[in-house]
Amino acid sequence: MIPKRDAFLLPEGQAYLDGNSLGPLPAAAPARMEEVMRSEWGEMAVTGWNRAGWMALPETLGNRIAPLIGAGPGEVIVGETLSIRLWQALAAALQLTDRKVVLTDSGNFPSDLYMAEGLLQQLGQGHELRVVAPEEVAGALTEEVGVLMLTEVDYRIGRRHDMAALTAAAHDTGALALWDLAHSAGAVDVDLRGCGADFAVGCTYKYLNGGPGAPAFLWAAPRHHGALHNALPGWLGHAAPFDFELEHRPAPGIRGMRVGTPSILAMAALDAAMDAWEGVDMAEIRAASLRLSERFIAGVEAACPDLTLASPRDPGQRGSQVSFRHPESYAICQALIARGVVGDFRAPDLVRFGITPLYIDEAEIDRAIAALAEVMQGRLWDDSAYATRAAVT
Ligand SMILES: Cc1ncc(COP(=O)(O)O)c(C=O)c1O
Ligand SMILES: Nc1c(O)cccc1C(=O)C[C@H](N)C(=O)O
Repeated sequence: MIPKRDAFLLPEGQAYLDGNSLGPLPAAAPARMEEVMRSEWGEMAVTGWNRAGWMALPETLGNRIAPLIGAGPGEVIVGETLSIRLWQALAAALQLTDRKVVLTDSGNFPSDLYMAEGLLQQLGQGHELRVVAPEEVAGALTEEVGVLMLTEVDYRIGRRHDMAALTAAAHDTGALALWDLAHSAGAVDVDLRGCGADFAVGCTYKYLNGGPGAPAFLWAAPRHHGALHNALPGWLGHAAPFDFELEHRPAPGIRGMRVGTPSILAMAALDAAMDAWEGVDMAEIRAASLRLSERFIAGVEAACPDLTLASPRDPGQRGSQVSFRHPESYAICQALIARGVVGDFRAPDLVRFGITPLYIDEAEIDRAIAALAEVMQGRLWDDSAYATRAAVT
């Protein structure tokens, strides 16, 4: 096991297999938050912007995330939400092409489609968002496509696109490649530079464990830094925000993609979360994730013939989650939670499990298999207490 389990305060008595939705609490976070609140906000108040280095946090945190996604220093900026970052990255990419088609797939997270559609409408220049089946992406890369916009790992079934091959195929037809790494950062061995990608965005509340609503990140390939277009040019993306000029003059490089005031308390929690990633090799995480996932799939399939594997069977085509299908998935998920095994449900019929080797090992995997076997073999989902859907699933 990767010896980082002690870096987390895991929910008592649970096998937590939902880090693909919300990572657990890093052990260092409460004290860090307390310190930032009392010693920085409390003692320094407004002078904290200078004395505590608050204003630089979007860059310093970006530099901490960079090695986990194959990016270099000065290439990643943290802040805002993922939906906002996607809007910015897509707008920046569209500024670099005259083509009007944005190609994406139907496995993408809906917010990405909504944001892209909203941006294209706003531009009012006859753009089109073209949505194809995930298997059809490569074949749909025609010369009309200006930007290929994909989420690398599908949030429902964990299907993983081949980022290197699709980026190369996009470039071959003259398109740019924008990747959403929400289910990749901290989950799989992403190599943005090696793939030659153009833009990437991601969230930090899943595998990076930054906390609920933790800020997002945006990466742009250094070759685009000279001409980065910020469609949301707030004052902190200005070259000299405290000159309060009336015209926006972008800050150089990735700093020019900043928008507004960074959320310092959220960033303090994320900074504590990033401590747990110190010295971690993503290749090791990936190897452990595949080992645990294979064990889980084999165990569940042997014990629960009524569950159908929804994730790709080929480990190379899977991210770091495993999903199964069953018409009663919601109730199954609730019955599991009642037994201390936390996964989640995605409509209409999926039960999902995040495999996060930073803090889970074989013991949790085996416990989850045993709990699923108990629920499935005993038809425990039939208990009406498990049937009512909560607002947030
Ligand atoms: C792939 C993907 N993109 C975008 C989002 C939306 O992110 P946010 O709510 O942080 O804007 C999510 C998750 O919520 C996601 O999984
Ligand atoms: N972002 C979320 C939220 O604010 C509440 C509940 C769940 C989420 C999620 O992260 C959903 C997630 N993107 C998914 O993979 O389904």
